[in-house]
Amino acid sequence: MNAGENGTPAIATRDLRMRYGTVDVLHGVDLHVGQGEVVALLGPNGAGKTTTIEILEGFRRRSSGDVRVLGVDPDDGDEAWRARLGIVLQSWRDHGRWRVRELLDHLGRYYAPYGTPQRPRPYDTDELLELVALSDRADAVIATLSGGQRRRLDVAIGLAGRPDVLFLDEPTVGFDPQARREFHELVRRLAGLEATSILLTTHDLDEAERLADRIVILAGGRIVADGSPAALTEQLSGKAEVRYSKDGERHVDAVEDATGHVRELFAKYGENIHDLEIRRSNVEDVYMTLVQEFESGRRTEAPSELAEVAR
Ligand SMILES: Nc1ncnc2c1ncn2[C@@H]1O[C@H](COP(=O)(O)OP(=O)(O)OP(=O)(O)O)[C@@H](O)[C@H]1O
Repeated sequence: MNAGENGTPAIATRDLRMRYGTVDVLHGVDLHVGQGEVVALLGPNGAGKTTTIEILEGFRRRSSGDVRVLGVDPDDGDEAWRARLGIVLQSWRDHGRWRVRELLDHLGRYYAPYGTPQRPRPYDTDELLELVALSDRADAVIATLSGGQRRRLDVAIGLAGRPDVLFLDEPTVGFDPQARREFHELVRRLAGLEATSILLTTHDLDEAERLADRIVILAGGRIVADGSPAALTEQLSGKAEVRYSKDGERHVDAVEDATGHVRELFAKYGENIHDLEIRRSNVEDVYMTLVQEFESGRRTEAPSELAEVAR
């Protein structure tokens, strides 16, 4: 069965739990990635992002819950299933003496038996090199590539089998701004061109906003927010902080309508208002607050406005 082509979600987990020894790391994660969707998994260090991805890739056995990737339980995934996944790890430093084209040709051969008329495998090496902008480095020895080129090769390696699902673990760490922008374009192109479903982890909120159709925030072993960047931004950055001094005292008011509030302040206190500042909280501020609250145990459930976004 070619699950990705008949409406089955690329990734679906229900009540996914993971316990290392006596420590619960995932407390019931319901994650859904549709075909051709780009989803960014965000969360602080130790939130369980890599654990989740490793379970989905079939590298780690979960403690409990239901998991399907391309309709298959990763614990039972065979070679044919594995050939439909692309994996880009945090850093891969092998094969330094190989040449770029040589390595991609070599890895591609593994996928050949798993091609279908709709999805020929492997990717044609020249096309792949062009896609990741490495055509002019095709004959270079891998050890001589720059950091950004090396990372693009990592992505090409993940794509060699023309995967239905691509996992990217912190793909742009160490990129300069230009390389980062090019990489974002590449990911968007892939999702559009090849209907590849992409699950990526990142610590960079800006990157998640730019790249993802949906952002999923993991904290305290649970999904605490799940929605499109636009929906999250709208829900999370509604309030503004109005800061001012009055009679020598500093005030900070969190309000929805900053302009109206300032108008009222001046109407009431006139020239007694000094040092006025208005600051609209952005997604990053709210993300930080949310994560800190979960980590300190002050909050155990997603706030209602985020639960709504998740729907
Ligand atoms: N093999 C293991 N044995 C015991 N504990 C583990 C193991 N692997 C991970 N952990 C713990 O599980 C928790 C989640 O780790 P994980 O690597 O999944 O988080 P992460 O969100 O990917 O973090 P980072 O952003 O730092 O990569 C951490 O507390 C980590 O110490």
